[in-house]
Amino acid sequence: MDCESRLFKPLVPAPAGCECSNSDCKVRTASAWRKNPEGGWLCNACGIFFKTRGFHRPLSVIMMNRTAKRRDTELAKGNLTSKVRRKIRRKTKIKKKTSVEMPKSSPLELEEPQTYNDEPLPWEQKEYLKCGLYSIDLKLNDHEKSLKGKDKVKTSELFPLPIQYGQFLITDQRNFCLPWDIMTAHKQGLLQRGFKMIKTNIFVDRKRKQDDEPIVCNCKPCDEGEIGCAEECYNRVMFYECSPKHCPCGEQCSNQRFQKKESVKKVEVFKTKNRGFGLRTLVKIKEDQLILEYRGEVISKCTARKRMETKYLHRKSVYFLEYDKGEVVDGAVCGTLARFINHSCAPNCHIEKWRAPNGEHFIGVFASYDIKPGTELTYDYNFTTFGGAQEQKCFCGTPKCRGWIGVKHRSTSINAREN
Ligand SMILES: C[S@@+](CC[C@H](N)C(=O)[O-])C[C@H]1O[C@@H](n2cnc3c(N)ncnc32)[C@H](O)[C@@H]1O
Repeated sequence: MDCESRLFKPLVPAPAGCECSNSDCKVRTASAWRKNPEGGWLCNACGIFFKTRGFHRPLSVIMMNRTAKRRDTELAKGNLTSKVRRKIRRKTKIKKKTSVEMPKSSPLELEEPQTYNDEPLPWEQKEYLKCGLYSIDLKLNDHEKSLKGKDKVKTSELFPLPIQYGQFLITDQRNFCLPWDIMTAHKQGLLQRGFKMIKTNIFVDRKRKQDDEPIVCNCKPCDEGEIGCAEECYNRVMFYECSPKHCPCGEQCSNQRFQKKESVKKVEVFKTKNRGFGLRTLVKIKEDQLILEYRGEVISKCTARKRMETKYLHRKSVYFLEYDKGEVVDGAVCGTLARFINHSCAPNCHIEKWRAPNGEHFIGVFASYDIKPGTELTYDYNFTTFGGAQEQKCFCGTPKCRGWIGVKHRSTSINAREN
């Protein structure tokens, strides 16, 4: 039976031409006719009502049903405007809330008088979930908990977990394990409070220089496969990096190591016995190879002194490196892994300062000779560290150890450099 034929089910007259024996209804046609216990005829609606409740369908319910039926018919025919539809919906909502009147006197004598109230009938009652979809706990009320034997609520009646793996995840117990990337960063000492890796220097007290007049080398454009700007490049000899825009060797220029970030990638931070963290190489490094750029905040010596007297006052480690006249790079808060390189009186690395095409500088850690994998990288701080730091005892452990690192030997080393 399709939907429409169900809605407009043909009405049939009452048997023997009588009417519905419910005095409030008295319809003469209905979709079906039912017998009451006394042998009279009830229309389909009154018959069902009487059978389920034990008393006759009261007038209020009859009127409500008729209005609803008329509305359904009109809706099905599409005769109602949306405004009227809304009005009907609002009215029926209000009506539904009102309780059904009890008949003052039942025409039938019932064996057990029944009371009728607003309580929904068993088939009208809603069933609620007893546990959440993701929960394995069955939530029972006191009555359900007290049930025993056959009546006991079965946990197998619960909804299955949304994903099969869910049960395993909830019940399985494993040791806690940090994700690989966090663990690596932790091992490298990068999770230290307040340290951040940066790709270029940060200029705190002034603006970064922009496009200073480029210094172009005298190299000639080379053939394909050849290396441009090698040993004899004027810029290379002067510790100037070539400008990618202006170098005659173009793409083949080999004098742009800082700009092309040609540093050693496989280095590792490790904990030393008595010098805090240190840095070691995991691969072989060739003599004169750029290992890492030393980056950080470029600050004036005045700012550096202030920081030493305030926020670094109780810090054991100092991360200052001379940048230019009157300026230092501070690698304490941000920088590269180069800030973990310790001092040695017999180092395997040294610091070189190269001029960038925009007029700024690149400070780099270079290999002084071939370095084997697994070796700790070190350079001599006295050559370039800023003198605001306090003298510290040296634990480099080499036969050439001078005993101290920091300001004490700074003047002598600068003199040595100038000579
Ligand atoms: C640029 S940091 C080097 C990394 C530092 N070890 C760390 O744990 O972060 C410089 C500091 O390391 C320590 N240090 C470096 N070389 C040292 C050495 N040879 N002897 C003693 N302490 C050293 C000093 O405390 C120094 O101020």
